[in-house]
Amino acid sequence: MLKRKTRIRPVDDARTHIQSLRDKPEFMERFIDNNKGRGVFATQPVEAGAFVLEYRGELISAEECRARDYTELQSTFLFEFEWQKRHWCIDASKEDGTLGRLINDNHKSPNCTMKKIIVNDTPHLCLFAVKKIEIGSEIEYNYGDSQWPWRKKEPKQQTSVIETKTSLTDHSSHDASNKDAVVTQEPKQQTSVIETKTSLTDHSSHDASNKDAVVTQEPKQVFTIKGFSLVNYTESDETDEYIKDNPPSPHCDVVRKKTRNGNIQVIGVADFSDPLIDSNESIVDETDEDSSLQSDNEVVPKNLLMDRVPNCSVPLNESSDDSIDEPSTPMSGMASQRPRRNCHRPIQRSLVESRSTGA
Ligand SMILES: C[S@@+](CC[C@H](N)C(=O)[O-])C[C@H]1O[C@@H](n2cnc3c(N)ncnc32)[C@H](O)[C@@H]1O
Repeated sequence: MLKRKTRIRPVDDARTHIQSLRDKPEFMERFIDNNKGRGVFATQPVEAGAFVLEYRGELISAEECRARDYTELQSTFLFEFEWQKRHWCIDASKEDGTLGRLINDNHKSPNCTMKKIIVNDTPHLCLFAVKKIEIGSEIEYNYGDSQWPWRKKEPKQQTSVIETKTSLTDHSSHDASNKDAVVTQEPKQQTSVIETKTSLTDHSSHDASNKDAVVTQEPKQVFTIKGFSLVNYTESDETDEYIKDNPPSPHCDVVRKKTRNGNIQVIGVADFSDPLIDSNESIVDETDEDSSLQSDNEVVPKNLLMDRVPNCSVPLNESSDDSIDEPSTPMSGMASQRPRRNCHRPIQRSLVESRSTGA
C-alpha cells in the first residue's frame, strides 16, 4: 500500500518555529568576507515554497522605532511594516544569535522572499524559499529597489578574458621573434543579469481554519526618522478577517546621519509611492497544498537615495558616532525630494553618508 507523504504546510512550519523561538537547524551562519560580513547558508536542500527563517527581533511601534537613537549600523537591522493599518517595526539590532537578521541582499535572483505571518494576534516576518535551494547556497532576499552601495559594485555585464598560449595563423600583429607570445582573446560579453518583472497577483485566499498563522501583506517599508514621519501611509485593505497575501521586501528607507552634536539629519528617503501591486515579488499561495511560491512575482522597491550603508561585518559594539560624517544635506532640504513607497512590505532602514562633503 502506498503511503502518502505528509508535508507540513510552510505557513504551519513557520508558525511552529515562531512559537518555539527556534531557528530551523537546516541553516547556519558563516562569515563570508569583510565586505559582506556574515551570511546564512543552507546545510540541507530546501524545497521551493518552504519556510526558511524568521526575521526575529523586538516588535515595536513605528513611533518607538523613530525614537530609538541608533547608529547607522544598528539602523540597518530595523524593518518596518504595516499591520492592521498601523506601522510597526522589528528591531533586530540586538546580536541575539538568531539567523534571520543575518540574511544578505540579492536583488537579482534571490532565493527567498519575506512574508508577514500572524501568530497569536502578533505579526512576524518570515522568509520563504522562492526556489529550490541547494546545500551550501547562501540564503538571500531582495532588500528592495534601492541604491545599495554594494550593488554599485556589481558589474552589470561580466567580461571574461581568456588568456591562451597559442600560435595563431594570423601573425600580422604578432612579433615573429616571440613565438610563445601570450595572446589575449576577448570573448563576447556575457550578460549575467537576471531580471524577472511581473505584476503581483492578489493571493488573498486565506485559510480561514488557521486564524493564527496567516501569511499576510508584505510589510510596508518605512524609513522614518526621529520626530518625523517620512512616509505617507496609505490605507491598507488588510483586515483581521481578510488579509491579502503580499510578501514583504526589506530594508532601508530613510537615509539619516547623526551629527557630531547628536542631531539627526535626513539625507535621503526611500520611495514608498509605488504600490506593491506594481512591484515584482514572490508570494506564497496559501491555497496550494504545496504552498509553493510564485517566483515570478518578486517585489522590488524603488528609489532609495542611498550612498552608503554601513558594513555589518563590523560588530555593533564597534560602531561609534564619531565614525558618522556630517551630512551635507539638511533634512528640510531633502523633504520635498523624499521618495515614498507605498507597499506592504517590511523595511529595514539604513543610513548613508552624505554624497558631498564640506557643505
Ligand atoms: C541586515 S545586515 C545582514 C547581515 C550582515 N552581513 C552581518 O554580517 O551582520 C545588512 C548588512 O549586510 C551587508 N550586506 C547585505 N547584503 C549584502 C550584499 N549583497 N553585498 C554586500 N554586503 C551586503 C551590508 O553591510 C548591510 O549593511
